[in-house]
Amino acid sequence: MAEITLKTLAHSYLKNPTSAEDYAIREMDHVWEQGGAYALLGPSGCGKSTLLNIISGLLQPSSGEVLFDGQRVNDLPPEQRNIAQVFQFPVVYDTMTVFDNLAFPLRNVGIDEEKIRQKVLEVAEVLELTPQLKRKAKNLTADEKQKVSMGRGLVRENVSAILFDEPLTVIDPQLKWKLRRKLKEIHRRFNITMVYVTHDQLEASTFADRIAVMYEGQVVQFGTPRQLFEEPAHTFVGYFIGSPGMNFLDVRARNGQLFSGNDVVPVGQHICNIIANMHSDNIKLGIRPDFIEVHDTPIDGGMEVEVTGAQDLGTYSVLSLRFGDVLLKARIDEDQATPKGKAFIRFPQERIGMYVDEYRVEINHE
Ligand SMILES: Nc1ncnc2c1ncn2[C@@H]1O[C@H](COP(=O)(O)OP(=O)(O)OP(=O)(O)O)[C@@H](O)[C@H]1O
Repeated sequence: MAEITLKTLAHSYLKNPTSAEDYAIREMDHVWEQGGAYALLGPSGCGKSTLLNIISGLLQPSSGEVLFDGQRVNDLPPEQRNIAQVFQFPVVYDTMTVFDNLAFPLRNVGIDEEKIRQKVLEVAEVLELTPQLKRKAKNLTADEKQKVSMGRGLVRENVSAILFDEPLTVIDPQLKWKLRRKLKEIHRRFNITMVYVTHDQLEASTFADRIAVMYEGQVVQFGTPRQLFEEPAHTFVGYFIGSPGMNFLDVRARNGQLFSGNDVVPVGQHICNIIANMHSDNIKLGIRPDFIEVHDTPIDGGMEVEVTGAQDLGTYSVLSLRFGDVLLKARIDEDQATPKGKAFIRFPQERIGMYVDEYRVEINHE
C-alpha cells in the first residue's frame, strides 16, 4: 500500500510540444494519500486515462516524477510497481474457471497453493463470487466478469493501489449501485489506496471521499463532494458539478454599481468595491440554481427576470430565467408555485462566488 505523489508531472504525446494545449497533462503536483478512496472526475479527453497509465507505468511521462511512499518509480516497469488496474472492459481468461482467474496473479509470483486458496476464497466471498468459483469465465455475465477483474486486483498481497478506469461502463444500470457499494466495502476492509476514474459526478461522489476534478490536463480542484458543490474552485467545476450546473454572470463595476451587460446586479457595496479594485477584465459571479431566491412580487435587492421555461422534475422544478442577455437556471421546491411571465430573484450574499480569470477568489464578508 502506498502514498502516490506526482511531482511537477507533465505529459505530451507530441515529440516537440510548444504550447500548453500540446500537453495531455499540464504540469501538476498531486498527492494521493495511502488508504484514500479517490475519484478522478472529468470530461472525455481531459487526461484521466493518461494520468492513470503514468501511475501504473504503462506510459512514461514527458517530465516530472512519480513517487510511491517517497521513492521514485519512474524507471520501474508496471509489474514491479504492484499496481492493480481495472479497465472499462473486463480482462479475464475465458477458458479458465473463476477460481483459476483469481489465483492467476498469485501463481505467477509463485505463492504457496494453500495460501492462494485462502486468499481466493476471501476475495470471492467479498465480491459474492463464491457460487461461481468452479464455472468457466466465458459463461459469466458482463458484471460477473468485471467482478473477476476487480478480484484479480484484490488478491495481490501488498498492492500499492488499485486504479479503476470507468469500471462500471459495461454494467447493467441496476447493478451499478450494488457494485459501487461493494467497492466501498472493499475499500474499508482492505484499506487500499483506490483511484476511481469516471466522467459521472454521481459515481464519483458515491464512491470517493475526495474527488480530483480534471479539466484540460489539470486538476482544477481536489476536495470533498460537498466542497465541490458549495465552493467550486474553478468555473469548470461549477458547470460540471450539480444539476443543472452553476450560473455565471460576466460582471464589471461602474460608478459604484455592478453590471451584467447593461443591467445592474444588486449584490451590495462590499462585493462591488472588491470587484472595482480587481485588475482583470474576466470577472464572473457564480451562483448555484439551488440558492437563487425566486419571488413573484418585487423584493428589496432583487432583479426582475423573464420566466422563459419551467421543467417539472417531481420534487422540484428548474426555471429558465432571462436576465438581460443572460439565461439563468433556478431550482424551486414542488410546493412553490411556478411564476408566470415575470419573476423577481435575489442572490443571497453568502452564496455568491467570485471568479477572476476562471478561478474562485474568496470574498471576505466582514
Ligand atoms: N496514444 C495517444 N496518442 C496521442 N494522443 C493521445 C493518446 N491518448 C490520448 N491522447 C490525447 O490526450 C488527451 C487526453 O486523453 P485521455 O484518454 O487521457 O483522456 P480521458 O480523460 O481519459 O478521456 P476518455 O474519458 O475519453 O478516455 C486527449 O486529447 C487525447 O486525444
